[in-house]
Amino acid sequence: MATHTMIVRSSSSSLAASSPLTETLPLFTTRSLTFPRKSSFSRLRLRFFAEKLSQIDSSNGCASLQDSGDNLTEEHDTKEESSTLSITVVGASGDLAKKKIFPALFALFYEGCLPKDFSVFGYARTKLTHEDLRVMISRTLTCRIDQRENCADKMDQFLQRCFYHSGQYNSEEDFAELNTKLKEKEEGKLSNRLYYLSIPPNIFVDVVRCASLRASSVNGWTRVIVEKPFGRDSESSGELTRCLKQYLTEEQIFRIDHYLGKELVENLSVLRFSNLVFEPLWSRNYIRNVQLIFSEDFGTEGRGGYFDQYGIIRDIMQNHLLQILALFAMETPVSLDAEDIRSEKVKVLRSMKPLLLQDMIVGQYKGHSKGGKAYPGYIDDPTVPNNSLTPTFAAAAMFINNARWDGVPFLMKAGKALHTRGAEIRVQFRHVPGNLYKKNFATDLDKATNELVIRVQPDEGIYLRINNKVPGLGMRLDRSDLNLLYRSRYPREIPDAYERLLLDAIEGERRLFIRSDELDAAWDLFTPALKELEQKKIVPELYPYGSRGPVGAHYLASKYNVRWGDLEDA
Ligand SMILES: NC(=O)C1=CN([C@@H]2O[C@H](COP(=O)(O)OP(=O)(O)OC[C@H]3O[C@@H](n4cnc5c(N)ncnc54)[C@H](OP(=O)(O)O)[C@@H]3O)[C@@H](O)[C@H]2O)C=CC1
Ligand SMILES: O=C1O[C@H](COP(=O)(O)O)[C@@H](O)[C@H](O)[C@H]1O
Repeated sequence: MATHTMIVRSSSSSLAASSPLTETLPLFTTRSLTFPRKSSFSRLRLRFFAEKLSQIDSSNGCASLQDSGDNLTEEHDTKEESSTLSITVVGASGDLAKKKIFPALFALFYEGCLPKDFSVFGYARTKLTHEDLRVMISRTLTCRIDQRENCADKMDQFLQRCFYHSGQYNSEEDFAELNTKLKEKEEGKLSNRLYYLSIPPNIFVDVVRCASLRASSVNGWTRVIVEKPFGRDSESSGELTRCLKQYLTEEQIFRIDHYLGKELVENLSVLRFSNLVFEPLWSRNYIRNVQLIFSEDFGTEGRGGYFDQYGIIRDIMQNHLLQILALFAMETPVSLDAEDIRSEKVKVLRSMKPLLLQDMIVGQYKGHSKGGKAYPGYIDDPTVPNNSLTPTFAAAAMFINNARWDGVPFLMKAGKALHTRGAEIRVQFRHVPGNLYKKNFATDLDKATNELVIRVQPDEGIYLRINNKVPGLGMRLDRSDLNLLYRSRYPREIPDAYERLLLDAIEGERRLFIRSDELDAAWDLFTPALKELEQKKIVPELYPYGSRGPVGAHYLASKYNVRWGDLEDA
C-alpha cells in the first residue's frame, strides 16, 4: 500500500487560524506521520468497516470501504479514543433541523458512523430544556429498516448524547456559555467541532463571528456547514464569502447543496467514467439536448417568507440543477480528489454562456379547486405580498461554449405546486442517420430517438429508452426501456443526502461541497437575467396549483426544437 509522509502542525485556537494542513489531518499534533495514501477513506469508515465487515451483506454508508484495501493502524485507534466530536446544530428549533439534520445524525449513529465519543448540541433562541429537545427530535427519528433490532435502544442512546443551549445568534456571551458546555462534554480530550448553520442566511455571519471568537476548538478542527442560499446574486454572495472569511478559512467552510448528496447524483460520475458505453456518446456528436427537471407537488406552504425573497431560480436552479449540470457536463477530472473534481466543475461552469432573459420563462401558481378541495395560490400565503411577482416556476435554456457541448441546449425546468414530485436528468440522443426502419416510425422520427433517464427521485432508477422489435411475425417496432430500478436491484434503503454530507464534513471530505469559485461561477450565470427580470418586473405566467406548469415552457423548448421528455412519459 502506498504511504505518504508529511509534517503536520498543531491547530490553533481561532477558526481562521486553522490551516488547510490541520484541517486535513486534524487529529494529530506536531510530528512526522505516516498515513494511508487513500486519505479520503476515513478512520471512522475504516473502523466501521473493520468492525462490521462480517455482518454486512451489501454496502451502505460506512461500509462503502469494503474495497478500500486500507488497514487500520493502532495509532489511528488510539487517537480516536482520545478525541471527541461535538456537532452543534444552530437553528435547532427550525424546520430543516427537525426534518433532516437530527434524523441524519441519528442514522449515522445507528450505522456506527459517528466516533465513539460524540455529542450533539442544539442551539437556538427558543427556550428549551435538554429534555424538550430530545422529545422534539424523537418525533422525527426513524430506524432505516423497520423492526431492525435495538432500534429503540439506539434511539435512547442517541438522545442521551443530545443537549440544548438557548442563546441569541449575535451574542458572544451566549456562545461563550455554549463553549463551556461543550468543554464539559469534551472532558479535556482533543476536540473537533462541527457547526451546522440551519438558520436564515442573514444571521450566518453573526453566528460565525460568535462561534469563531468564543466557541471554536482549541486543539482540534472546527468546521462550519453553511446552508443555502449563499447570497442572492454575484455581489451579495461575494460579500457573504468575504465576511465569512474574516473568521474562517475556505477549508473550514462547507457550503452544502444537498442534491450533491443524493445517490443518483453521486452516481453520475460512476455512470459516465466507469462505463465504456456512455463516455464516447457524451458530447454534441450524439446528444441532442439535456433536460434537468425538478418538480414538487406542493407549494411554498410555511416557507413563503423565505421563498418570496428568493424565488425558484435561486432556490433550485442556480444551485441544485446547475450542480447536476456541472457534474454531467464536466471533463474527466484528473482524479477523484475533491479539488480535481471541483476544478473541473468550475471549468465547465465558466465555459457556459450567462442565461439570457429571452431564454427563460417564469410562472407562479394560482389557487385551484380539485375534487372538492381548494388549493391556495402562491399569493394566498399570508407571508407573501399580494402583488408578489416571485416565480414559483421557471424554465431556462443554457449553453456551454466548449468543443464538447457547443450548440447543445441544456434545458432546466423547476416548479412548485405542480402535478407531481420528482427530479430527473433526461438525455435525448440524436436521430440514427439513414435509419433503415424509419418507415416504422411514420412521420415522427423524434419518437425514434434514444433517451437516457436518470431519475434522481422518487423511486430512483436509470433507464435507457431503445427501439425494439415487437415479437411476432411482422416487423413492428416499439420503444422499450432497459431499466435499472433501484428498489429491485438494491433493496436496501438509500441513505438520505444529509447523512452522506454530514459524514463527509466530519471526515473533512469536500468533494460534495461547493467551493467559493464554483459559487462565483454559478452566480455569474444567473445574476444578469435575475436582475433584468426584477428590473423589468416581468409578470410570471399563472398556472393552476397541481397542473403541469405554464405553457410558456413548451414554447421555450420548441424554440430549440426540443420536447420535454417528462411530458412524453405522461
Ligand atoms: N427547510 C428546508 O427544507 C430547507 C432549508 N434550507 C435552508 O436551511 C436553513 C434553515 O431552514 P429552515 O429550518 O427551514 O428555517 P427556519 O425558518 O425554520 O429557521 C430555523 C431557525 O432559525 C431561527 N430563525 C428563524 N427566522 C429567524 C430570524 N429572522 N432571525 C433570527 N432567527 C431566526 C428560528 O429559531 P429560534 O427562533 O428558536 O431562534 C428557527 O427555528 C435556511 O438557510 C434555509 O434556506 C435549505 C434547504 C431545505
Ligand atoms: O433546497 C431546497 O430543496 C427542497 C427540495 O429538496 P428535496 O430533497 O426534498 O427534493 C425544496 O423544497 C426547497 O424549496 C429548497 O430550498
